[in-house]
Amino acid sequence: MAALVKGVGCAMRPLLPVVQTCNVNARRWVRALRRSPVKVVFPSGQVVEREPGPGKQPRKAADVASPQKQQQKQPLQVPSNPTPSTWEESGLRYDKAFPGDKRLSSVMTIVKSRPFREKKGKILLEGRRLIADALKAGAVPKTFFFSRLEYIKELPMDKLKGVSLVKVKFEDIKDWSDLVTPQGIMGIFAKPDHIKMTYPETQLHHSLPLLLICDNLRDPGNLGTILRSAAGAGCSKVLLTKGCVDVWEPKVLRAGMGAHFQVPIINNLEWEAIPNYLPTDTRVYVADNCGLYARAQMSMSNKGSNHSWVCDRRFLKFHKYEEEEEDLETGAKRDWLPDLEVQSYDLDWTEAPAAVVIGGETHGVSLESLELAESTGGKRLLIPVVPGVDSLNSAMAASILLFEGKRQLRVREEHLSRGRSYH
Ligand SMILES: C[S@@+](CC[C@H](N)C(=O)[O-])C[C@H]1O[C@@H](n2cnc3c(N)ncnc32)[C@H](O)[C@@H]1O
Repeated sequence: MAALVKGVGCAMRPLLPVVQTCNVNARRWVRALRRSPVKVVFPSGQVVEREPGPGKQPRKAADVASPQKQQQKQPLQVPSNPTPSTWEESGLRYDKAFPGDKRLSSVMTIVKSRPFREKKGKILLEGRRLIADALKAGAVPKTFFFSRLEYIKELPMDKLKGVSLVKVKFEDIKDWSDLVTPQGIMGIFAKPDHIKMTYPETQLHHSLPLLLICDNLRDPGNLGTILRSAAGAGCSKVLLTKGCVDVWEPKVLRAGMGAHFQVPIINNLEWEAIPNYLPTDTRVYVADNCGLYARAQMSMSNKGSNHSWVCDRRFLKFHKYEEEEEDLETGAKRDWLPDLEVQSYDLDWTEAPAAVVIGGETHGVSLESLELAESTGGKRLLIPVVPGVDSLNSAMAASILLFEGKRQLRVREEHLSRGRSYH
């Protein structure tokens, strides 16, 4: 049935704006019109006829739009056959961006969004050093945008085969850059897979039985700083729980200063999957400021010189849930909060492979981390601070603990080698 409609609702100028701005009834009208063969008479007297379609129809507004509008909607004029330039010695070809070329801006817009990175499996790396490190580790480049050919010439030639090379103006790179001093080169890479990566020999040589688990870390600067410390301390692996900021986010990359290609990082893990990534016999230790209510107890057995620490359960953040939960039969309060011993960070905790959990900036450590620590025989690690000082920044706490772990392992190694030389 053909419908003849005269000036529906908001004057029915182009169909799409009507859908966006009219009231619900008018929108229903428009949807109905889209489903039936329709002839629309506009107040101007113009008549538009079209065939019915399945639900949403491609917009017919161009039929009625002014010639100026039509011109604005024209797709970007890309030269039909841009002549690629050749870098003589290598035979590699590259394109020069033409005026109005949107290749850089369109790639940048999408590559800077986490959903895109996850969907397309592509990431953006910026700067000569980071790109060189990534290539060395086996990351796969797809496109390079560069402002000077020399920057491309610095890269290993064998890694450039099949990579699309686009020379752009330095100003364009600067506009999209995340660096304080843009370096004139950006690369789109396939999202690296830690299993296929080759980490530097020196890093592997100094790798320790020490892992880091980041629990819901949201701040990109903190995560990058933590990764840099983890690489510096010689961590063998970094695990990130779901809920952490994306490890390939440009700000994390910037703060990480290359750590992404020095230490294996496994992203986006559910807590149940974490044990699969830990070496056997790993003990999980949770870095915990104990809600600021850790109390030192003097140990009489050691002439009062030794402190041991206890968390006052009343002040632990999960305690309120514990209070609420009663056993239906006995009416007694359920004691389900893992009763983890607290240990000062400078006492030995590296006798077995150790994994340290660092909590997020806002909520601190999760219940799951405490449960994993309890099941593996781990403890809470406390860095005592002066009363009245709030918790430490997560990146600071992580660095202190990782380098303390490294110190403990070195001291143990020295003891062992001294013991071996006596025999
Ligand atoms: C900024 S704090 C979290 C603050 C959060 N509002 C809380 O009270 O748990 C971030 C993380 O750093 C670590 N951290 C901070 N201060 C610490 C301390 N004094 N001892 C051990 N770990 C600490 C913990 O893992 C903590 O979850």
